[in-house]
Amino acid sequence: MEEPPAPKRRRVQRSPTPELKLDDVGDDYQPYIPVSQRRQAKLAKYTSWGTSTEKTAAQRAQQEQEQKDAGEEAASIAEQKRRERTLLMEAQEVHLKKEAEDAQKTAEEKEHDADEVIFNAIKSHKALASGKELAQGIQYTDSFKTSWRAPKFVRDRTPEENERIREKHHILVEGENIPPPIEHFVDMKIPQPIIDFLKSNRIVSPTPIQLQGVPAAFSGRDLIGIAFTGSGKTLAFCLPLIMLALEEEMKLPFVRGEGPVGVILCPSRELANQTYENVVAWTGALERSGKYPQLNTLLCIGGISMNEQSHVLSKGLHIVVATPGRLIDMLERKRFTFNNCKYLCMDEADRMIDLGFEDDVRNIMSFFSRQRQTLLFSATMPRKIQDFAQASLVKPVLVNVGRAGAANLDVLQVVEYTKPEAKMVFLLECLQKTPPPVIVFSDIKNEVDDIQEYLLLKGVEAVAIHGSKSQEERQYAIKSFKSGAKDVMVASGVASKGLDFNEIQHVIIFSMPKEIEDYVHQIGRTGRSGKTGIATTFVNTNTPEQTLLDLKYLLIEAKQKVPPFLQSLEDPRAAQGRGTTGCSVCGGLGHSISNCPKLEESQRRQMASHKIDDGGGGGY
Ligand SMILES: Nc1ncnc2c1ncn2[C@@H]1O[C@H](COP(=O)(O)OP(=O)(O)OP(=O)(O)O)[C@@H](O)[C@H]1O
Repeated sequence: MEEPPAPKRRRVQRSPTPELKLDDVGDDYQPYIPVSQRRQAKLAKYTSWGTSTEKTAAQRAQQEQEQKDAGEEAASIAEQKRRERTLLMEAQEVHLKKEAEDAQKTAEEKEHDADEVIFNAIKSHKALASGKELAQGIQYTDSFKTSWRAPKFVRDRTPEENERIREKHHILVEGENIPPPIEHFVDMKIPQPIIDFLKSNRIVSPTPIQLQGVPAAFSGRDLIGIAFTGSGKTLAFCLPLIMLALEEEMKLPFVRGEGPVGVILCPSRELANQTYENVVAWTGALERSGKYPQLNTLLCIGGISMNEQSHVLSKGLHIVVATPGRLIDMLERKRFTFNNCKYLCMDEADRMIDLGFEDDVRNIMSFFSRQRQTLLFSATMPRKIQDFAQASLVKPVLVNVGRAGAANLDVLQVVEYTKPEAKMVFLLECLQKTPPPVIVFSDIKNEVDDIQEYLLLKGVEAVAIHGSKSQEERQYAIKSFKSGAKDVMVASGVASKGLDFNEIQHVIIFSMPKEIEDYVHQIGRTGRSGKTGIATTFVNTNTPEQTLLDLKYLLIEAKQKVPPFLQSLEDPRAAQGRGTTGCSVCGGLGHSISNCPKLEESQRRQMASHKIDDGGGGGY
């Protein structure tokens, strides 16, 4: 017969306090007897023997003792209660006081408090240095040394004269011993073949960012360069590297396995490719002159086979233009090293060191074995990033042309209220405003495809580019648009930063991006290199009010027409009598840091991934 199953035992929740085990008790253990019981026992003992007088005296003494004990006990309870009350009350009082103070605070002060919290969080970011430098506390105190010197007549200028030149070109500078501005390429001691080549491309005199940025970079200074879209930043950071590479090569020619001298980091493959083409054109001009040696440049981006460039790697390498992901990969696989690399430039630097991308940059820095000259360039560089970057560089020079994040004044900005269902038809109408080429932007990939399809149906020669397209498709789109074979390029943000297309007449923003910086970059594809252009932007009730406010202030700042629906948009900060200074995280003028859309987005991105997407996503 089967035995009946043992009754199920219910699990007993054990008390977290350890039980006293018998083994723990020593031989001299005496059970605890409460004081009152002991006193009763004593009294019984006294009263069981002795005379009646003695008994009475003992009883009286006992009563007195009891009264005394009771009094003491009451006093002790009262004291304890008082202490408890005091602590509780103190806590309550502090809380109430804070509440009262908070109630008295103006909205501006509250906002300031919120800013403070965010700033402290940002400040806790590690400096922009390699892990080794951070771990060993290595800090460079002197700027990088170069042999370049400004011509004597420039060195002889007084600080006031230099300041007058800067004022004339609306250049603002910050930093110690700022090198003088130079208004002519020849006076910068640039090799003649490059000057001739620039001239053949209608680049005759330096733009403001170039006339101050190039001498600062030639002097070896770490640099933060901020200037509006299309103002020639690329030349400002490529020329110093070309000069450095040229000097090194002329001193002692590079052989296989040596180099690079410097690296230019870009946030998207397309931008890296464009910068690479510029560098190759400028170094090619040197070589073709027959007076200067060949300089080798490597394009190091995702989506292409590096074997195609094995011929570059088989020689000495001078310059690398890269996106972070592929660069890290190549360095990790030791295809080349940064042992002699002295120059690191980040284009669209605010994006590169923005929250979430910092780790990649720091990783890249860890491959440098010595001090480097670091340069950061962008059209948008919010104060937050500027401060962070400045703290990480060595005696940096900050060159600012116009407000960071301001729109290019050569762009006529038109904002149209367009219902979602009317956008496609209105787009066709807008395309009639100017002759091609035109770029149409939308941050929504499906929408990019839909617009292209619609335009093709209507007989418009359109190509499309976004992060989900293959590298070949992206390259084809850029190439055919650049060559003029296609009239319209429909693009997501991937084409908005840094890409320089010839003579874009018109940019149409089909869907207004949430972050105003993206808008500034998108409209900046036109109105480049001193030419004028038009940007038409569609907004409607789907556009967040905060974005509309940012847009409104940007239009006012650029002295553009503000349409009535934007005019009537009220700023809650202005209604409260508060200032409308820009957000230090994104530079938007229509909101403060505590409700910055970029901060939300950055935090979301940071949580989602720590790796820059150098794969299909196109960089950002
Ligand atoms: N000194 C100059 N004079 C005239 N044109 C110039 C000069 N320097 C550069 N350019 C031209 O201006 C255009 C824009 O230059 P570039 O792409 O470097 O702008 P950018 O400031 O980097 O813009 P973005 O912020 O959009 O990246 C290019 O076609 C370039 O050839």
